[in-house]
Amino acid sequence: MAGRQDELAHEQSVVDDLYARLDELRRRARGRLTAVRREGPSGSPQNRSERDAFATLYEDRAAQLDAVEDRLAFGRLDLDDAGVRYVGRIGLTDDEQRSLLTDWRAPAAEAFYRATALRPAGVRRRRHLVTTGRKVTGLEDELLDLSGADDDGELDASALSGEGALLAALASRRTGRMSDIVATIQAEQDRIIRSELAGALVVQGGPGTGKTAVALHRAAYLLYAHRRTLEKSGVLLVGPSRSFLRYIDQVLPSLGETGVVSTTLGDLVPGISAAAVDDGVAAEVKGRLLWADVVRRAVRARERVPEREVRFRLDGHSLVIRPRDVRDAIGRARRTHKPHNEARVGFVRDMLARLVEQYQRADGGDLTPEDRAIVLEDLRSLREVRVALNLAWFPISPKKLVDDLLSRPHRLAEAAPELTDTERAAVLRAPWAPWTESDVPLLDEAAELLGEDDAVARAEAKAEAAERAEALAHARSVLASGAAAGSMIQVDAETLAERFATSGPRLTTAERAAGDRAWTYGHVVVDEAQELSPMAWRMLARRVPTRSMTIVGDVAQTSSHAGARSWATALTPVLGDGWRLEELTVSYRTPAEVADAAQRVAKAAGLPASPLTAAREVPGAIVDVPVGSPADVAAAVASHAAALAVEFVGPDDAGRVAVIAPAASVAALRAALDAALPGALGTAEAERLAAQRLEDQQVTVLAPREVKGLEYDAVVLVEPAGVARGAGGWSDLYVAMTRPTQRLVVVHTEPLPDGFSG
Ligand SMILES: Nc1ncnc2c1ncn2[C@@H]1O[C@H](COP(=O)(O)OP(=O)(O)OP(=O)(O)O)[C@@H](O)[C@H]1O
Repeated sequence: MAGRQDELAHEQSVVDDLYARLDELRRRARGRLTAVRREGPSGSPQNRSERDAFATLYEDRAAQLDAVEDRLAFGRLDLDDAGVRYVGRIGLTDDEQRSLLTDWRAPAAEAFYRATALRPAGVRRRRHLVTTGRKVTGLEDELLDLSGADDDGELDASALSGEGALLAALASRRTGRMSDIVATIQAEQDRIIRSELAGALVVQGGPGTGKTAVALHRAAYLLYAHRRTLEKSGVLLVGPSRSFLRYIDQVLPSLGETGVVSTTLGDLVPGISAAAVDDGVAAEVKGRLLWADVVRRAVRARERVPEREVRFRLDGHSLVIRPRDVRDAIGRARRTHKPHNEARVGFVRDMLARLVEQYQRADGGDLTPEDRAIVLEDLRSLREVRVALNLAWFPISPKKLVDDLLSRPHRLAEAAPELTDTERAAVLRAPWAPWTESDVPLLDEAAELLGEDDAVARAEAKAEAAERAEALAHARSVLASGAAAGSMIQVDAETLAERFATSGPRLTTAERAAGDRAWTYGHVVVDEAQELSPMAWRMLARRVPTRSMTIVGDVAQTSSHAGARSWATALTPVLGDGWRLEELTVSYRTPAEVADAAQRVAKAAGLPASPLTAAREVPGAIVDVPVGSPADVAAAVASHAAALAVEFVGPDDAGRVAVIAPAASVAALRAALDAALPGALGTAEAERLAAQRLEDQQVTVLAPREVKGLEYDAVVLVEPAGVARGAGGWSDLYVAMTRPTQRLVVVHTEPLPDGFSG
């Protein structure tokens, strides 16, 4: 016992030293930041821009050091050569550059996650440090010598590493926010996290196998291991919904990484925010790859040879826009292979040149260059010419093009002849209806083919000119005041203005990337990737020309009609055979009883479910509540959910309970539960819960589609057969069943689906 106390005391002193070092580094980063800020906004533009750069650097460093407070150090490796290595959230060295703490992502930390008794990788003992705040509260040792062998001398290669720490993490109350798993990453997960950057890595795994956790830790790992490449190009993370992004948004900062752009598909294209979803048929039809052709044809339809000549007069001369000339000019403009709006500039120039020639012939002689310019301008501003050229080559924005395509039956029929009447009817919508998620890949396709709308470009050019004029005025005043003395004295106002204009606010890579539709990232991470349509894959692939991607999902959980049931079918059209598949098979979330029931239901329904073994048993994890009549369901749900709230929900914001029910009954169940909570929890606690924002609710009622990717301590699942009949079918039931970490209470009037009860 004393030995253990001594060990604890020793580790405490090591951990104390590490925190002391962290505090010291924080003090230094703050000190530098204050010093830079104290210098204020004066000085040459060069100095100012340098100072901004340093301020950003120190701010980032201070934020990073603040973020790693919790469980700064969590592991220790005792090596065969008697060396000792501590593993933690970041790397720390002393002033002589001696290593105090090894970053979990460094090669030297790999053995902490991978070493086994079979392959000890030079490690004698692996120790997990359990800490609460800055206090070491427990130690867990694994000896990686043959003591891991059982009576037959066999080694259990599938054993969990740091089992105590892992099980404690899995059983802890949920907070509505995902936390990092850096202290307890398992070997099968670590291999995926550290897999090479190149190519597309697909991680298939059943519910709760840590796909999201692995994807996020992989992003942090790649940013560490390939910082030079990825810092400039950025990493994009695509999640299924805004609430999901909120659920995971603390993980990367806690790993010291803040530079990842995270977005939903609906928000991926700057200037468009699509939260609405299409019904199943419309989503499926809009997701087909043939829209690449459809959108191309819709763009082509805006380049048209007129049927008749257009005659008009200028300065008494009769001039004519001939279909033949238009056809020629269209052909030439197309051969430039520029996007529609950009190629239009060449088309217009070509047509005007032809008209000037006509004018010249009619005028009976050569025009001076000045006269030519005047005639050109007159032609350009003539209404008949403008209308005729616009009809022949219409400048159009992506939004207008797609809106016209989806709201005008004749345009859709013309551009999408391969769709049936029923399919076209399914995607037709009212003009300027809100954008849906499945519209976004069409808009992106259109933006790609249209290029800049020159009206937009003009507005931007105007704004730029104004900015430049302002910068010039400022530069003149700087020169006049003599502030640009010394090294700047040779500089004229123009050059100085250029520097002011370009040194503006220093945007991070992530900020620049997020605002630029055409940005190409160094790596893209996609979660719940099984939901993506072929068009959505096309849109994402465009953003990562190297095809370096991490794609995580479960083809048994697909609820979108446009989504994938097989990775090969979904990915081959965009990635060819340039992707590799890894599988995760241990469910860390659900108790064994729940995982087994979900597996049986999925198999009976014919879903392509991956094998799933649960990491832990929780006795009595499934509670069956059959109810006699539908009229009694709401009362049964309310009383069970209220009892679970009493058991699991704490006033400290820990503990989450969800009722998951067919979409149509959500509102009524919410009302029943609201009425039951004060009786169960007391008025004050019920009021505290009622005041919580929707996304922070500790006790919540949701439809299956809203819980994808999320988890709760306890779930009341209402009418499983009804959930399976809903829009997302059996996949939705599979998802709903696998949300709880502790208890699944099933309230039903209909018989339970096949496989449910073994
Ligand atoms: N190695 C680990 N250590 C501690 N917790 C873990 C570990 N791996 C996974 N978990 C936990 O298991 C739970 C499920 O993980 P995650 O949400 O990443 O699974 P998933 O495969 O994405 O699930 P779903 O298919 O439902 O989206 C989370 O609470 C996660 O923190």
